[in-house]
Amino acid sequence: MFTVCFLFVEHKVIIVGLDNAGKTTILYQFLMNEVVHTSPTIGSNVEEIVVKNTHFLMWDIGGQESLRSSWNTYYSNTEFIILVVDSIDRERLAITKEELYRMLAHEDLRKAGVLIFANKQDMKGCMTAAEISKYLTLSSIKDHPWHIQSCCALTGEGLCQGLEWMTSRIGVR
Ligand SMILES: Nc1nc2c(ncn2[C@@H]2O[C@H](COP(=O)(O)OP(=O)(O)OP(=O)(O)O)[C@@H](O)[C@H]2O)c(=O)[nH]1
Ligand SMILES: [Mg+2]
Repeated sequence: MFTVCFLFVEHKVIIVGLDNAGKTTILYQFLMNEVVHTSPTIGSNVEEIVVKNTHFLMWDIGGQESLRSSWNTYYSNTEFIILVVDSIDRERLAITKEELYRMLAHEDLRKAGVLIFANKQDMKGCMTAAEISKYLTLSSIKDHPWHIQSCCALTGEGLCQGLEWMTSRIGVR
């Protein structure tokens, strides 16, 4: 008799964005295909998500203002940043933009790909992914691969497409 060891690489992902954007809701949709009841995250949640034999270790980090200064303690070895945007929250998109460019300038995230989820697409009057992309000037980002995906964490719509983009980027450098 012998034991077979299955070795796999785990890809580190951080899920960031302002408070109330839907980060924790997205993490548990990935894990369980369900909407869980959430309360504001203090600190982080971490779960392993497996997509077609690709293992992601996903860190969902609290987005309240007082917590944002500690996001950088999660950055080392990150392969993907998932930035979750509340598409109805027009007033705070400028803050998201600041946080995005601060992350992109960080040494520890120099090799990270960025997936932007334009979440809460079920809300009437929300911004489209195209509007968010324009406001965040995503087309100016040349030093990181990026992709924007509209989604609704409550129904799960769009989430798989986002994960597919991430898996398609693995091994591409
Ligand atoms: N209408 C709608 N509500 C959503 C959607 N996604 C999340 N929510 C709601 O938004 C609220 C905040 O969701 P969370 O997942 O807790 O937000 P978070 O980004 O983790 O917030 P912090 O932990 O404070 O950083 C909850 O009431 C969710 O049910 C969505 O796609 N549509
Ligand atoms: Mg949360």
